[in-house]
Amino acid sequence: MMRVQYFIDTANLESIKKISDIFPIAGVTTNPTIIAKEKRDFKEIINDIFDIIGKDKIVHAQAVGTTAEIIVKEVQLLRDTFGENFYTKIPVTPEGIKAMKILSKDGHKITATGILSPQQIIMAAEAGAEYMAPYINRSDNIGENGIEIVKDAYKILEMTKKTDEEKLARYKRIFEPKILGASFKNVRQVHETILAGSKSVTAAPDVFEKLIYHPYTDWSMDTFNSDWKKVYGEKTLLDLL
Ligand SMILES: O=C[C@H](O)COP(=O)(O)O
Repeated sequence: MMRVQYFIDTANLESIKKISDIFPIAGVTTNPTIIAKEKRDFKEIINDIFDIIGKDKIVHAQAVGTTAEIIVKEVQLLRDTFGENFYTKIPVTPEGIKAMKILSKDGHKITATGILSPQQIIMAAEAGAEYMAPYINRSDNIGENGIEIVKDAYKILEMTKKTDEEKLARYKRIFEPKILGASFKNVRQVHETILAGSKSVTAAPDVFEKLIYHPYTDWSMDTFNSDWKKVYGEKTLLDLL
């Protein structure tokens, strides 16, 4: 059964510790800006993230080459360095799509990034990307509609589903292509993106922590706690059962 995968969009170790301790995360996503903010060795950052979240979780980081030739070499090196649960983000530029097409024939794990249109999602999926990351807020910011990108692309992905045999023949492995909603500034964008068909989302720590926030939840728990204390003091059920 498919579940919603929540990723944290940061390379800040304190934030990753805090959020992964509480929430059922699928992993961490980064981009070159996020990595550069840490001003530390790239390999150490990725290893530190895996140490915190566990090697069974996923980490995404971006290739920085601008030609297919360099991107292909970066991805091969990244897989050798970080193993099976590392996904390389590759931009949906012509050189990026070319690199995806070459790499997916060899079973590489790819996340297409920099997406601002439905066709970029479909093309990346055909080229063998497993995750496709549309930038919802960046789209909304220029008067377009990030959620519509997800809706349209999801519909086409559903229409063009491949059998396991076709996937094995084309990509050397079986996986479900997933829209990875990214670039969020508020909870509504995250929610609508999932509703539109995105089976995975990545949110920066500030938005991530707000996903379950509601003032009436806090108010309700405060009321329960104070009513309980009036009768039972500091006792918990551990003292009463
Ligand atoms: O890698 C993509 C990021 O999720 C973009 O997010 P941002 O628009 O908040 O920088």
